[in-house]
Amino acid sequence: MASFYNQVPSVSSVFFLYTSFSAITMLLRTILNEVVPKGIREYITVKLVDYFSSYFQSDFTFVIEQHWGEYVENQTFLAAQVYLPTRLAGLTTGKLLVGSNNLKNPTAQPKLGIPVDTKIMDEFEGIHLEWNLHNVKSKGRRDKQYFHLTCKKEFREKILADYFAYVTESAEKVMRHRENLQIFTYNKEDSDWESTLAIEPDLKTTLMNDLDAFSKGKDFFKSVGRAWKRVYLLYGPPGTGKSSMVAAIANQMKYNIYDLQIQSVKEDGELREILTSTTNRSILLIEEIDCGSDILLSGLLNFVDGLWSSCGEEKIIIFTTNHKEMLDPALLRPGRIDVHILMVYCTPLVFNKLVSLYPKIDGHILCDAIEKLFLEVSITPAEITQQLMASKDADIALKGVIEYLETKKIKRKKIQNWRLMEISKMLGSKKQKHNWLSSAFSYL
Ligand SMILES: Nc1ncnc2c1ncn2[C@@H]1O[C@H](COP(=O)(O)OP(=O)(O)OP(=O)(O)O)[C@@H](O)[C@H]1O
Repeated sequence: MASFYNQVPSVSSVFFLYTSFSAITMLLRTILNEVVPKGIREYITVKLVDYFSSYFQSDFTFVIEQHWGEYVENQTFLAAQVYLPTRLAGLTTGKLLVGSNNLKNPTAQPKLGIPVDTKIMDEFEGIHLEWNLHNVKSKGRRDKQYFHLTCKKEFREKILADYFAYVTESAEKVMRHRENLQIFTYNKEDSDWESTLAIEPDLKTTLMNDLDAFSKGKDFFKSVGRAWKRVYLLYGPPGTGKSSMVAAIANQMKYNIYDLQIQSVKEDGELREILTSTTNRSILLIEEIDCGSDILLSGLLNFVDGLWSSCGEEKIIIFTTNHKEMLDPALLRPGRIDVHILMVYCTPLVFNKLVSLYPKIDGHILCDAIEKLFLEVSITPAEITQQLMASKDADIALKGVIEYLETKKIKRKKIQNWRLMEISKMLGSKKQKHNWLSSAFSYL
């Protein structure tokens, strides 16, 4: 018993030990502060804190701030903003931001956004993930936002390597979809195409009858076992009114227009996805069809021929081109396009209609002179419209048209002369010309 008490240190020796330890610690801290630079000290501290906290924690959190550095937008943040509203099933708070900045088309699908402090659960290859959007108030400046993405620590590498790329790709897909397919709603106020479009009366009657028969043709299409669709090709030089014609058809039929930018569609699967999202009683407009890639064209044609019939009714497709001669023959194959419409340069009848639309007059003394000039110079309705809209005064506007046509005539004459000179230069001297002509004839 006595030996046990002998082994227990006395209070004074414990106190001595404590004060010595404290003194050594303080000495070491002072030496450390004096000898080791501040930057290195902070680095060591952060590493130690990181090490111990990660040792005890099982979760890992990625912080995705709105900006990368001071001003550069963080693309990962933007991708998450677009991607997360597509994960509606993972929304835990039952709230979503909805909005639109599309003044031209108020009935278009609104864009979706994630409200602040909303938790969204996601899953990637069996890994559970949790997203959270946070907001930091900033005095005098716009608030800063950042996402927290949390996963189990052991999946950190996998998320870094694959998940972020997946989020970015998914967001790009959504964005491409938004940009490739613009939707225009028909204008209820302006449903009369008389007030906007000038075309030859015969063409107008034929087209109106065709559209009328189509809209009443549900039973007919069913009885012959064909999809209730009509395909038009509008072709002709730029400015002859192809787009204006599409708008007029949409107004007449009360259909929405899906304007597909086929040049920016990257692959067949994406094209199908876009095409199947169009609604009934709509026009699918594909402008400059000669500029799309062959692969997409064949995807489009397959869709028009087959899938179209199983995904909706009463649809019109309109292709436009300035160069019909450059179209893929597959598109022109019989049975693919129902109606081919050539949009031509201004004719006297179209001109009279334009005059009644813009200066809003019924005939004018200058009209005869203008119509005669049409025999010598080709001019598009777009060019005429531009001149007519230059003044509200009919005299001034029509004189402007004459001047424009005269200038065009002179330019055309100059070009013709220049071409003739080039040809005669090519033919060379009289003797050479003789040789050239005789060899050409002997070849024939
Ligand atoms: N037939 C027309 N009737 C009334 N306005 C027309 C007509 N054709 C052209 N215009 C006027 O010219 C403008 C341009 O015409 P539009 O875009 O319809 O021609 P386009 O043939 O589609 O040209 P592009 O091939 O360059 O797309 C129209 O906004 C309209 O103001």
